[in-house]
Amino acid sequence: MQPGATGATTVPKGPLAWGQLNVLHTTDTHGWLLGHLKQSTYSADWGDYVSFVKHMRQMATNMSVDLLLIDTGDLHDGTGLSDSTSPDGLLSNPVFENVNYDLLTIGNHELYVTEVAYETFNNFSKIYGDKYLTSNVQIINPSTGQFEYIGQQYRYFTTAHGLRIMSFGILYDFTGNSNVSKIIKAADLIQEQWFKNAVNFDQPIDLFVVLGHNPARPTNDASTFGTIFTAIRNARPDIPIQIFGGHTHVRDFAVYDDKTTGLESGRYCETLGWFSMSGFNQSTAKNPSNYPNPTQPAVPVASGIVNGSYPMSKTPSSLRYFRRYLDWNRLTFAYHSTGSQSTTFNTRKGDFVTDDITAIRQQLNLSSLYGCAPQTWCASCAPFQSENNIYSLLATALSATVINQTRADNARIIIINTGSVRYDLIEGPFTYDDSFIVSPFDDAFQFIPDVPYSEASQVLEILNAGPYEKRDLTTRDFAFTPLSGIETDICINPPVHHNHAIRSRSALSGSPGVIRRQNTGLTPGYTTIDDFGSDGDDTPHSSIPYYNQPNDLQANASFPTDGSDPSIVDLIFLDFIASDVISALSQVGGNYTMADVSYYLPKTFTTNSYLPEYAKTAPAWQKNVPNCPVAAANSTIN
Ligand SMILES: O=c1ccn([C@@H]2O[C@H](COP(=O)(O)O)[C@@H](O)[C@H]2O)c(=O)[nH]1
Repeated sequence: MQPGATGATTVPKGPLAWGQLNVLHTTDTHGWLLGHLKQSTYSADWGDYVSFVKHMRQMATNMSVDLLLIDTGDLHDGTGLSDSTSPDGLLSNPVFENVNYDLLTIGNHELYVTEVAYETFNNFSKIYGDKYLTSNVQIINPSTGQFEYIGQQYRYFTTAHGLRIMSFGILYDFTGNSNVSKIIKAADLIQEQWFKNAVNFDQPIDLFVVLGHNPARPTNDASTFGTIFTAIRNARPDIPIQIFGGHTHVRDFAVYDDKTTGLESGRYCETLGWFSMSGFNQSTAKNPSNYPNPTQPAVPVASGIVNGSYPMSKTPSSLRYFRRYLDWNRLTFAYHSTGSQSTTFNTRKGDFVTDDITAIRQQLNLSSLYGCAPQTWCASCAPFQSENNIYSLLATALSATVINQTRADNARIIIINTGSVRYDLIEGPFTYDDSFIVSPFDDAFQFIPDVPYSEASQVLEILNAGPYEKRDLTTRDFAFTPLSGIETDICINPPVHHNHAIRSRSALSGSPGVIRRQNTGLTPGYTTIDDFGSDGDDTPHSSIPYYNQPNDLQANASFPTDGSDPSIVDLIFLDFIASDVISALSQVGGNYTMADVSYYLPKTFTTNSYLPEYAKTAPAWQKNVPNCPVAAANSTIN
């Protein structure tokens, strides 16, 4: 755990079931290798995970069963550890690489920026070699000018205990990549001869493992797992297929047929997925004694998810499954391995990784303080632009800081995509690191000058009504109707309770949408419902309110003081959404092209800049700096 973090106090509900095949699954870590310094539930760091992995591997060996480690991508865009370097991941990827994964695959966040894509190709993919699977992702090799796979197309291997596995790594049909890479659509991939050959491999296959930065639930609009599953199932009617997904940042487990399930293990080092299965005939692996075994069959008809639209395996299944979503903290890790967090838990390598993260954080000056946030603002636990919703704060901050002094008196509209905001802002020290945690991207502010207000004022509504950009955390984007009919909780737990925080929260309690403890004795956190029911969360929690947020947020500034409308405005927007804004304008008669667009502020002023700028000047953020709680307040950025 990193200095300043606080350990969790709620123990898991019971032991994990081990099977013949067991998997630890991470996804969408987005740079959170330091753990969540302000949230005890997720306070383990990557060093703690390294120690945990060592113990779990030893337990698997002792039981003569297989344990695989799988990651499904998106290593950047979430914290200062990954995003304050150039390129992203320069120092955080080597930290990640301390875990010897068996299978990994690429995420869309490895492909937005050319330099990051090449860092992944030149370094990360080489570290993991034949375990890094990018079955449908290629990049131009600068030395040949030709496209080649970033990793391997497939991996066929035999586990320590005799399971013969054919594996693929498949990114969803992502289109926002920079022009050096190419994503082969799933529908095209399944027609490629190499893929057909691999599916019909001439060696025995006990299990297909299909991992992907790709929603595990096949009914999600973005998921291409249904296409891949159908292709494999049609060719191999009886071989089990196991899917590991990501991208939508949810805990989820979907049943495809009686020999196929898909696990998705959340995001941001909040969740560690555990999966086990038994019932393979061929494997020499035992069913572990002294541990509960997986007992649940995959029953697709009952789930209502597949609805007969996918092929089914032909013979009855003897397979049994188990899944759990573990909270990312040392108490959880120790509970499931050594039984104690005392000296037996930390391994030498784990300690080394923890110290390495601390050193990198110091080197990058991540705990430098901008201001003291007077309250917590959350991204989805409160209605849009309500008192405790982060977009209320951001609208104020945008108006106050996005100012080109030569045009300061011109009325302006500033539009950002809410997807540029990645996490809640927690009361207390607001550091350089926190600025990346809230908004890590290098997207900068462009504008079109002197747009008639009659046109500019309609852009927000058009953007929010249309399918322009995907926000990252709405059930609409997941195209997923929770089985209960109630939206599953995908919010975070409240921050660590320092005395200061407790005082402030009790003052807020009773306000609508504010995170507050329910009278259940449970701490707030994930309450997941998936195809196996509601027993997947390893530590039971009370749920946190969840509110959908629109695609985009608008702030206004320098409008006429008499309340009248301006006749023209500077229309300012992030370069990430420039083409969307232009096409929205065209719908209301605004005839603009990219030639009309220029940078409103220097390109170095990004989504990552405006909140720090605000924090450094807002009186409410500066007045408490001397007494701002938590040890992080050790220096000040000017
Ligand atoms: O430069 C960027 C890149 C991405 N975004 C936002 O992030 C989501 C994608 O994030 P996932 O974790 O893959 O869901 C994208 O839709 C944008 O909303 C951005 O703002 N700027």
